[in-house]
Amino acid sequence: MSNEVIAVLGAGSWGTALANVAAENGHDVRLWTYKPAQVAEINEQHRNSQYLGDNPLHEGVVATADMTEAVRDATIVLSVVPTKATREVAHQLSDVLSALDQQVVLVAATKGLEPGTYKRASEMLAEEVADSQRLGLGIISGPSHAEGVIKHDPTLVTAVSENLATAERVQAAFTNNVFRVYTNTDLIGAEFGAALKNVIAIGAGALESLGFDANAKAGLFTRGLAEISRLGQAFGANPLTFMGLSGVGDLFVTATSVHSRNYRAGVQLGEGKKLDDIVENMGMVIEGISTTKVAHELALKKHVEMPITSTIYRVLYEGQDIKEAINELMGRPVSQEGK
Ligand SMILES: NC(=O)C1=CN([C@@H]2O[C@H](COP(=O)(O)OP(=O)(O)OC[C@H]3O[C@@H](n4cnc5c(N)ncnc54)[C@H](O)[C@@H]3O)[C@@H](O)[C@H]2O)C=CC1
Ligand SMILES: O=C(CO)COP(=O)(O)O
Repeated sequence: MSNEVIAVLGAGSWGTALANVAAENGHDVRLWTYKPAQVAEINEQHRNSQYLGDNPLHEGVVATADMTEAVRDATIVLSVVPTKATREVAHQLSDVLSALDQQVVLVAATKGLEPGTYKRASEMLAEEVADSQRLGLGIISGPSHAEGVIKHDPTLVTAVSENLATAERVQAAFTNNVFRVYTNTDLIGAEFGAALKNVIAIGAGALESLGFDANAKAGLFTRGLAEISRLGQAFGANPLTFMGLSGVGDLFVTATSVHSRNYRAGVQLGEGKKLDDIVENMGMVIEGISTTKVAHELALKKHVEMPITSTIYRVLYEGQDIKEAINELMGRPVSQEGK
C-alpha cells in the first residue's frame, strides 16, 4: 500500500474514526480540531472521550489545532465537519493551501445539504477550494457508524468521485480487512442518498417510540427510499445508486441503529420531547433536522412528490402531532408503485 499523508478536518466521532482507519493502514495522519483540550487528550491519552468513549486510538493519529500543520504535505484531505461548518472550514483550507502552494485530493465525509443554496458537501468544497488546489474531488459514504468502525466491526463504504482514479485512490488508502471500500462515480446519487436517509431515520425513530412493529418501518424505508430516489433523479442521479451502500445501505443502518443520532432524535420526538432539548442534549450533530427543511423546499421547487419528507417537516417545523401525521399519510389516495 502506498503511503499517503492524510489530513482529517474535524475531530468529532466520524472524523476521529476515519483518522484511526487511516493510521491503522500505515498512513501519516493529522487530525485537525479547534479544541486544544481535545488535541491534548488525543495525543497524550490516545482517546477522544467526548465522542468515542474509552475506545483506544492508534498512536499514529496525531491531533493539532493548527490547520497549516495538519495540511502541510498532505496528499489527501478529508472534510468531516457538519454541513453547517463545511463551507467555512473549506474556505479556511483554501487559504492554507494557497499559503503552502499545495494541491490535494479533497474528500468530503459529511452528509447533508446546505440550507439556502441546497448544495451538496462536494459542491461546497468545489466552490471554496479552487480547481488549481485540487488533485481530485470525492466523498466517502455508506453505512458506517463511527461507534462500529472504531471497534473494528466489518464495515462497507463507498468512495465516490466523478473521476474513477480519484475514487480508487481513496479506496486504496482506506481499505483493510475490516473496512472495505467500493467505488462509484455517481456523486449526485451518493450525496443525495447520504443526506436524505437521515430524514427517514428520524421518522423510523418516531415509529419505534410509538410502539409500531416492523411492518410500519419496512413501509417507511421502502417508500422513503422511493422518494429519495425521485428527488435525486431530478438532479441527474443514477437510480441504481440508491440500491447501493450510499442508498439503501445507509438508510438501513441509520434507520435501525441505536448509534444513529437521527434515529435517536426521532425516538425522543415520539416520546414527546421538544426539538430544541433533543438538539441540545445530543451533543453531536443531527444532520437530518436541517436536511428535512432543505429537502422539503427542494421537493416543492422541483415538483417532486415527497410525502414522507414533507410530513416529517410538518412534525419538526410546524409542531404537527406525530399520530395525526401518520394518519394523514396513511389516508392519502392509493397509487401505483414505481411511479
Ligand atoms: N458519526 C458518524 O458515525 C458518521 C457521521 N457522518 C457525517 O459526518 C459529519 C460529521 O459528523 P460527526 O463526526 O458525527 O459530528 P460530531 O458532532 O461528532 O463532530 C463534529 C466535529 O466538527 C467540529 N466542528 C463543528 N463546527 C465546526 C466549525 N465551525 N469549525 C471547525 N470544526 C467544527 C466539532 O467540534 C466536532 O469535532 C456529519 O455530516 C455526519 O452526517 C457520516 C458517517 C458516519
Ligand atoms: O451516516 C451515518 C451512518 O452511516 C451516521 O448517521 P447519524 O448521523 O444518524 O448517526
